[in-house]
Amino acid sequence: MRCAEALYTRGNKHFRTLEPYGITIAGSTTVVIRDTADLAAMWKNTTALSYDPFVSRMLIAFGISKCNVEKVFQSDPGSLMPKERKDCTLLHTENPRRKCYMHLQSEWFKKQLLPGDNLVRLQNDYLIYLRDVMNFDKFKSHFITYQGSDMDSPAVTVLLGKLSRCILSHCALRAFFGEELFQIEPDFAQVYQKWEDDSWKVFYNYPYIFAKDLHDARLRAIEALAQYYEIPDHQRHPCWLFRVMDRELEFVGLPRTDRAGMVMMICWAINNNAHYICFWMIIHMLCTPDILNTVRSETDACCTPDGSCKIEKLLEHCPALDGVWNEALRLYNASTAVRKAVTDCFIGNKIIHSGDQIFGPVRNWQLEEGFFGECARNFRADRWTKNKNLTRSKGFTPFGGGHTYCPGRYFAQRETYMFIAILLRRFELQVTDPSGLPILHPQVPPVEVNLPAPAAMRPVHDIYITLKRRAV
Ligand code: HEM
Repeated sequence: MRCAEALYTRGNKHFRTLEPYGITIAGSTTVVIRDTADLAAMWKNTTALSYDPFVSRMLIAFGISKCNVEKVFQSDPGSLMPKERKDCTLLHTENPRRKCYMHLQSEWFKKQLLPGDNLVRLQNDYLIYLRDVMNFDKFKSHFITYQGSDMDSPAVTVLLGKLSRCILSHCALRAFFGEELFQIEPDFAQVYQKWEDDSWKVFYNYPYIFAKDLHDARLRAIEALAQYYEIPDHQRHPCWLFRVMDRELEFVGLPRTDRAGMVMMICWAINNNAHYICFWMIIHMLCTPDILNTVRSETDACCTPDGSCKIEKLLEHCPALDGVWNEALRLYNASTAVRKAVTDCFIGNKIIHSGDQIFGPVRNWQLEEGFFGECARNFRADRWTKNKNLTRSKGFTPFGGGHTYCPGRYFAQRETYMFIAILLRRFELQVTDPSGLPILHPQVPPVEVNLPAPAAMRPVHDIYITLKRRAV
């Protein structure tokens, strides 16, 4: 069962039409969707098909007690509070439809992450941290494997995946929380990453004895977050969302570690995917110099003499970069749209019974020639420049859809583009061995299909690259 990809491939071969099919394991049925029209129907039916049971399971995996999970799904939570508290909480003052905490939180995601002032603040903060950290003297020793000794032409050899992950999380976590989180737990990013490495176990509810590292890292990260929220308000600098979440969860009645667990779950969404997508984008460029050169000339034109870059220009004037981004999102994404039937309903002609789970694995359509043209399983960034309408294809759903459509997609694109622009501007990159010896015909590593991925997929192994300061 761990290799869902193999299961879907077998199912797809066995059932030759695009009708949904069911798999029954230990008495519970999972219906697998293959047709994008059925996917759209699933997203649309928000009354019979619910996302909440999946979220509840995740919350329990983050250590939130069952009774507190019930509290965050309690509708109209403001009505249970005394008047003096009611008047201070968004759960009452800005909740005309009397939603439960969790559903209101989804609206706050959008307020923080969709284009607007809150997103601009976040991306500008991210860029400040990025400009500072993209220097040899700021690179952390744990991802450097070799340091050249030539003072005139300094060089470092690093693991590409580790570099992308460390830089992105360094900047994103600081943009979302401010520096204060790292004063409490200087290794917060590494502790989180240790948890993330094993986070696929979360889907199977591994108990402590079988996933000690996972649970220990979770408890340590949550304790750091709980301590962070104990710093007086004016001395810490969370983004708008994280300030509101902690305050409103306190109104709902959640204790400090459960509030911190809820925030950690969002840290997962923030961090887990973009660094893998950066890895795939960069390694494909390094293995195809033509693409690298085209992208670099686009991104260089968006960089400024003071070592920064213009975000809006990157988003609007870099078609080759867009192609690499879209192609990586398409090929290296194993996200699954999930819902659970709370009443009987239909998808197409198929009856879905209350209690059934519905799974829509995006690789069922993102690798289809019918949507993406020939060689749909191969990386061809130019398919996006040749067909400008491809991003609107029904088969392209890397960020999900419906009411759970990823609100972080704008931030993800911005952080990736800024990272790649500054990396290419400041450094010459080459695939090498661990001691910096060039590899003449580097190959893109295979993608890991044997571990479940919440969205972006990891490579089977990392790649060494050597960075030299670029003369510009
Ligand atoms: C390349 C990077 C990313 C990919 C591929 C990705 C993909 C996804 C997918 C597939 C979903 C589930 C949608 C569904 O079930 O319908 C999702 C949800 C979500 N994502 Fe992302 N995501 C990325 C980056 C981010 C970032 C950077 C953030 C935050 C800054 C973020 C925040 C969220 C949140 C909060 C949700 C839950 C939405 C809800 O339940 O209302 N994501 N993402």
